[in-house]
Amino acid sequence: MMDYSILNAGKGVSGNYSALEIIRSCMLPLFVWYCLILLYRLTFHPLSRYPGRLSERLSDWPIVYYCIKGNRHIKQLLAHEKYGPIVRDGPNSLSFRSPEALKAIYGNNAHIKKGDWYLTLDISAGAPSVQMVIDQHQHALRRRVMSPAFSEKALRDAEPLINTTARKLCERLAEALSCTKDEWSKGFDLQVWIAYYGYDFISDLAFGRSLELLDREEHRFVPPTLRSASQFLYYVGYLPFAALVRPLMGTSVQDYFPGQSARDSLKYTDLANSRLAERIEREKKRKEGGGGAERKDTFHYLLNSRDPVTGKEFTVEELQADTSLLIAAGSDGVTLASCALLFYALQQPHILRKLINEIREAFPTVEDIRTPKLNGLLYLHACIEESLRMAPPKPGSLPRIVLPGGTEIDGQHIPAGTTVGVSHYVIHRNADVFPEPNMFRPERWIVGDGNSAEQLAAQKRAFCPFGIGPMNCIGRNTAYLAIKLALAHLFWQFDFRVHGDLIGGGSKKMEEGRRDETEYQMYDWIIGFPSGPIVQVRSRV
Ligand code: HEM
Repeated sequence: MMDYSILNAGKGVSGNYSALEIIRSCMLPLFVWYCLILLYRLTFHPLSRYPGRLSERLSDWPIVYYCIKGNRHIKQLLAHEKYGPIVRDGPNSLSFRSPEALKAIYGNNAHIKKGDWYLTLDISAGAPSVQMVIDQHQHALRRRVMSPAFSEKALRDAEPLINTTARKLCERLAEALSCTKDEWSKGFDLQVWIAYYGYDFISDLAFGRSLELLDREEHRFVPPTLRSASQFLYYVGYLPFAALVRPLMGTSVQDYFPGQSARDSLKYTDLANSRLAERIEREKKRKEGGGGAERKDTFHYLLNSRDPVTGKEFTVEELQADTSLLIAAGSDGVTLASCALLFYALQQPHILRKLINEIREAFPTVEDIRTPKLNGLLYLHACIEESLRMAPPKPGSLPRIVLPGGTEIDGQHIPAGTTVGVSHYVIHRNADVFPEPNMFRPERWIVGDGNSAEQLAAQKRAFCPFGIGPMNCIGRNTAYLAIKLALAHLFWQFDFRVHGDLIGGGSKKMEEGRRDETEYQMYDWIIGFPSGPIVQVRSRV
């Protein structure tokens, strides 16, 4: 029989009332208080005049749900289509979609700071990564120390390393599929293989040794692990009680968070930290005279970076956080951009043919594939821009908070403390800027053919796959180089065709916003994770 003694314990203290009755009598005022908050959010709240879904105007929970499901970008697009240019997508949050708003929120003089959501990213690393630094001044200092690792010189040093990995991608693919000349291979998921390339090239740069996904099957747990870690970190940061959860993250308590994704997040950080420790050890040995020649990877630059003003270097914890960030930030974006391009080009054979011809004509032999010629391929560049427009690797909004005094966005005074953002996926589908936004048309990035220089300039103002302003992507040039090298090698070596149905697009059975079979589907877990296309290749050499 149940023991009610605990529940009745309060009786002695409060005379005639049991603990259950006390709890009940507290619940009622709490309930009334909560109802008043909801009423306030709909009536006297400063954002009450902005339209949006009722559930989002009332509560922060819908966004958590979207982040778990990976459809936040879809929900944001549908909301803008229904409610117009400014949407209230949380009790205290507004979403915008104009180029002017993009500049006002993320540009150099924006009167904003990063949202608290960032405090949860890379939390297990022992120090904040550059992306987690919220204070604008502190962020600028950190970025200054980091910038030599992303200079033109560093990029030139990185090119041979990335090029080697891009060649290896083709070699391993040919081996795994037993590719022969003039015969089509069996079907395979291109996304899986390009992800191996993405992780290998970026870990090679960050740790001086690749994670060897192209070489060894036993390391191939990394992409799904990071995917699930990313999913976890995305929604945890938006929990209304995130501030209470944060101190527990990165500790063994995380093992008890529900779902595999919390454990995966820890597993990934451990792996990154152990690779980094190896790299530091090797660097130490090299300096003591026992190692080989100096290797000019990103880590080399990070380790030797000093702030030009203060002389500050990175601490080991900061290096851990930043290298961990590099792997996550660099690999999946490159994978997504490359796969989206293939997905769209395979649906329009004239685009595929033009791209392949450009690459094969530019590079008579495989050894010729390198910059500066690679950067001169206009059609390849236009296809990449269009792929980044249609499938921006960070599709949802990056949250920013308006600073004291408020700010002006899209002609509206937005009060201090409001969370504001522009979803890359939504602005890239703004038909006022990009006519026929759902069409993959690389030509829109080339002046001529009915496309004026003014139009191109207007598009560029709304184009933001790497973010804009002082907190944008520091690895942008590395990303373009890695995408170009991968595609140039793949198209130089192989012919491509779709295997069976075009996998990776929407379907009539999916939720609203995902029913277009010709649109490459992403799951927004900080980075958009896709699957497919399933293709066949034929070696031409
Ligand atoms: C197509 C590929 C990529 C895309 C679309 C992309 C996009 C972005 C975006 C939108 C941000 C800003 C995030 C925010 O404010 O929350 C960012 C930050 C960052 N990205 Fe990338 N990225 C890509 C590849 C890379 C690569 C290859 C690297 C490294 C080599 C890299 C390193 C970083 C770093 C370190 C940050 C943080 C910068 C800071 O906070 O100051 N990214 N990226």
